[in-house]
Amino acid sequence: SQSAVQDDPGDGVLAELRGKVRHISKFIVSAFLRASMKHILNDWKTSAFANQGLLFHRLLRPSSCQYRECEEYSVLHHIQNGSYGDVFCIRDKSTGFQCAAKRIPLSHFHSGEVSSWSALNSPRVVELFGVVMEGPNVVLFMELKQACLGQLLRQTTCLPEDLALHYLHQTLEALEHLHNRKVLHLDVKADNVLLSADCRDTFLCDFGLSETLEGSGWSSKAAMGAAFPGTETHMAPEVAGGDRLSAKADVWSSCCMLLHMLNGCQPWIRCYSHPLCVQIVNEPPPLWEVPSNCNNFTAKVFKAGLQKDPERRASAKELRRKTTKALRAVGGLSPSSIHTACEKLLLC
Ligand SMILES: Oc1ccc(F)cc1Nc1nc(-c2ccncc2)cs1
Repeated sequence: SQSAVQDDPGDGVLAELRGKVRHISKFIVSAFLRASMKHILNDWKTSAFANQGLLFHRLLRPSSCQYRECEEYSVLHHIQNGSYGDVFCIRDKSTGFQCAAKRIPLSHFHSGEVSSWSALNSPRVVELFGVVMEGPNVVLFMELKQACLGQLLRQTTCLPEDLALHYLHQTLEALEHLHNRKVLHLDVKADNVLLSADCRDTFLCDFGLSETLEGSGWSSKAAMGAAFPGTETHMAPEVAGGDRLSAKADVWSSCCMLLHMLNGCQPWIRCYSHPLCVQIVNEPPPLWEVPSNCNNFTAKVFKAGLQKDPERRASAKELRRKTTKALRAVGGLSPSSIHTACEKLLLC
């Protein structure tokens, strides 16, 4: 068992075995979740006050098949609002283990959040620890991170170009992982990019609006235009216009996040008022928002990622390669940029 492997200080063989066991068990859980999520949800809808669920972190300990607030876990503090639900820091009462939890009213929960997320296994995507039905809510548990990029941007005016490109590069790695598995995030923004304690690594989270692509590469659902619940300032023209969605929608949003990091404010709002979707559909791409002093290779990233026609827009993989060149052109990530970020977040 994993604990036996862990007790033994272990040579390479045991450590490798543990990694393989973990990978296989994640695959099994993911397959089980995808196959059974709809059945579990239907069952939950009929038994609204059951406390069914799945926990797959060994430090989240149910007692007599129950995992409830105030009983098996306690809420420590509110973190922020996620998509469709508030996010809290919680502590397991029997192990003391802390993680993040998002409570979603069943009426707002869609199984795509769990089935998309459970299919992922990337160091750039935050890990899902479980999903539990609690009264009229669904509670999702995930690893706790020290802060999120949105918080950093609220604490400072804007980010240095090298740090902004570094965070974009890691976000594009996460999007490549998702898109290779036919998963669209559809809410890429600074509030959904979490940071490690040293501010060097990022983790994509919040799959509340995610969708899984059909074989054609297009989403089965057309975007709902202004009714689409994503973040309007980061909405791709095809999303704002209610057209078919593809992975390229996430690429547009990632460039809006780069504008947010470099300008310290979200795109469009300095020139237009809500609803922005009309402007996003009819106006040229917001290249006028690109800082005039940014590197020429960074300008190339924006030009490739903010193409209004999704067919002409770069893929996550192509944009990541352009971002690598831009990062190199600005001299790479400087340690002082990381340190300043940590100071702003009081993490060091
Ligand atoms: O979709 C979820 C499912 C389960 C969760 F526990 C959280 C989220 N969503 C978010 N979590 C955060 C966050 C988490 C931890 N630290 C800082 C921010 C920001 S949005």
